[in-house]
Amino acid sequence: MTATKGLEGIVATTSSISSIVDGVLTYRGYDIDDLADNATFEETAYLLWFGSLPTVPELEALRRDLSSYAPIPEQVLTQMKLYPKEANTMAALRSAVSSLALYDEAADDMSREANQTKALKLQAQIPTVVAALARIRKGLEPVAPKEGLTIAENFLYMLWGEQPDAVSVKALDTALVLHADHELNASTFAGRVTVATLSDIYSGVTSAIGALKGPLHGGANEAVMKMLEEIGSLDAVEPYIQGKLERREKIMGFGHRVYKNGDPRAKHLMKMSSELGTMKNDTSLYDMSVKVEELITSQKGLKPNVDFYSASVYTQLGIERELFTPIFAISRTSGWTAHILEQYEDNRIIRPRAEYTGMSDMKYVPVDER
Ligand SMILES: CC(=O)SCCNC(=O)CCNC(=O)[C@H](O)C(C)(C)COP(=O)(O)OP(=O)(O)OC[C@H]1O[C@@H](n2cnc3c(N)ncnc32)[C@H](O)[C@@H]1OP(=O)(O)O
Ligand SMILES: O=C([O-])CC(=O)C(=O)O
Repeated sequence: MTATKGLEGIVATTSSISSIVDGVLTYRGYDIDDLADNATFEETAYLLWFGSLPTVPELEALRRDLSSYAPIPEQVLTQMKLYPKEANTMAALRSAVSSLALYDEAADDMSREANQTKALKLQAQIPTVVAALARIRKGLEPVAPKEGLTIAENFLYMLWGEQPDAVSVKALDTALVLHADHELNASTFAGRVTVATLSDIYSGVTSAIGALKGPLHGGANEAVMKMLEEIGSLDAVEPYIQGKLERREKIMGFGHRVYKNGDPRAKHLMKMSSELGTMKNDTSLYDMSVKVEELITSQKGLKPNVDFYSASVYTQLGIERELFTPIFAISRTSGWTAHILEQYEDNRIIRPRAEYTGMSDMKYVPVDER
């Protein structure tokens, strides 16, 4: 038995949700470019869960359901207020999502219908949790979700405590579409592994949140912003990046396990970053990002991934860095839950093997003789 480090190139499951072939990403057969330009996040989530784009009545019913599920149990809100204010937001989100299961009587109901309802509930409640965590951290009271708003609109409304502007809502909605699913990425795999033991959907999403938190995965968007903050100005980009390369440090937001010629989502976020900068009469973050990209692409041959330009997009929307990965989680909940439902439909426990590299033929020696 020979191990393949990082399972690179290993095909671990079949799936009809999203695919990456020759650098082209599709959700249920629809090119991500088409969806990013035309679809809303709710349409995209419906597509991932049910396999086709919704009709008008189907979309209206989904929006009604998401709206009605958006409030979170008072007990979870109370717990969240007791979390340390300086706690990592993804760690807090992981705890809160785990707690949501305790207040759902159907948490262990494994019927298809109950699991689909829980998928919608998680999609509706995670934005409420993230917005509440953000406000609690700042010593502010959480704002309750408002009926009739889209996920993007409601999230910004709960975050800011006022009706968000149309430009911000549209930008966030497109970012949610772009992050919704991505084949067998690490967090989705973690979620599928968890539920393949026939554990519940909350456990699967909690596992996925834990995996997304890491800087080699979703946590990279926060790491990118930290790097841009450290660089500080356009003039400082070159010496900063050269220093990192000389020290053989990784540049966050670059490289990808599957895409070797560029991530198709990055160009959309790059364009949004440029447009937001122009609109706000301050393209400094965008200009710095472009300079970083030029240097890394020419010297390392690495292209930006989805996390690179999302950092400047969110910052220009006025969203704090600590919320970048939780926003990724808000979007990816649609993909995670679609994959979890798919796993339940045709389940087999996921249990690979390890190539043993430890000692052998050891004999027990009593403790006082060692
Ligand atoms: C939503 C997402 O999860 S997108 C990914 C987000 N993560 C990041 O942006 C973190 C930075 N990027 C990385 O760490 C990696 O590119 C990953 C984790 C995305 C992919 O990892 P792998 O598929 O294992 O790529 P691997 O590490 O084998 O990279 C191949 C080579 O490129 C180098 N490399 C890859 N990414 C980077 C980077 N961002 N900066 C510098 N060098 C890099 C590696 O060091 C390696 O070099 P070597 O062959 O000399 O050792
Ligand atoms: O697929 C991956 O390995 C990481 C990624 O880009 C994502 O999850 O969106």
